[in-house]
Amino acid sequence: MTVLSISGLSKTYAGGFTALKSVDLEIRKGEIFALLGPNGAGKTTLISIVCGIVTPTTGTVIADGHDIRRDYRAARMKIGLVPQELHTDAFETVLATVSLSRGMFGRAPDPALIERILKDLSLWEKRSSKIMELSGGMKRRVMIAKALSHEPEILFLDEPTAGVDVELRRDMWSLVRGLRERGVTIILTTHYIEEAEEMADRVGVINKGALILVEETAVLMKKLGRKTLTLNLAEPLAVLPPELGEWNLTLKADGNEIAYEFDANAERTGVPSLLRRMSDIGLAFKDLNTQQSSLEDIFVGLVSDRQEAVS
Ligand SMILES: Nc1ncnc2c1ncn2[C@@H]1O[C@H](COP(=O)(O)OP(=O)(O)OP(=O)(O)O)[C@@H](O)[C@H]1O
Repeated sequence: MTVLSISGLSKTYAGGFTALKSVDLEIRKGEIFALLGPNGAGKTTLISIVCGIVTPTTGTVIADGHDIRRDYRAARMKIGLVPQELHTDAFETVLATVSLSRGMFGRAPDPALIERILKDLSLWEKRSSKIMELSGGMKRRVMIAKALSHEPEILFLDEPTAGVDVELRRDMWSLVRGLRERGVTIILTTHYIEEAEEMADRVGVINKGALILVEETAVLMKKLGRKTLTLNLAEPLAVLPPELGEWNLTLKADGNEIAYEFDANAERTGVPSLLRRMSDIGLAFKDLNTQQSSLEDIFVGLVSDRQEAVS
């Protein structure tokens, strides 16, 4: 079942810049959807339109049966937004901030619900602290608590883990999963393919205002499974030994590193055999690491695949 339906959505800002280009997207009830894209791709613009902060130039958005423009209040009530930055009164307490947020959506007070939300977010002990006395991570938790206070059906998280520590990132992920179990639909934006892979049921890739692909995460990861293995050699090489010819390696860092690009999802990656052959010919290394393709590489890959498909 579709819970959020976006069609033909475009935005040209007053200065003439087009940040969104005719985006169509259907979000299924109860899924975690990751919107993946580099800086300036249009992720925040898309979220801001759905949340009624920015007016679209063309297109419609239906949230749980309500048109966000014609039926704004009803639509907005269904949506929770965790923005990138906290906009709230620094002198107010945590409890008051979150309770007030619920009231702003016209919902009756529900102290038991607010208590549960604050406890789930490990904020209950801090309920009487002023916002300005909190750490950055706790302020982020307050933003989530605010967004959950009016019991939204659809929750937007705009880069929830940008700049947060490992512990908060883990907490955030388990919180998101818990919300999904309660039937909340979650749409998060991220720059990180790893985050999308870990969290999302489906991924949408947005670039330069256009939604270039929407795919089940597992299917996308299969397509994007290229990794690079880098080996730091014990002694620099002038040229690659002919015995390693079959791996199509590159010599980097003045001969101090060997790089090998491979498909991480392939049955045979070629990595164990490469390491064995290196050992056989007495080529020693000090260290090694593997790297996932960067988002930039992925975009280049996707765009060229699409061009190939067209031609
Ligand atoms: N109010 C505005 N007026 C003019 N241009 C804007 C406005 N807001 C955003 N833009 C431009 O629209 C483009 C998309 O911005 P947006 O914030 O939606 O990107 P984003 O994908 O969320 O990026 P980030 O990952 O950096 O948050 C950018 O080039 C931005 O400069």
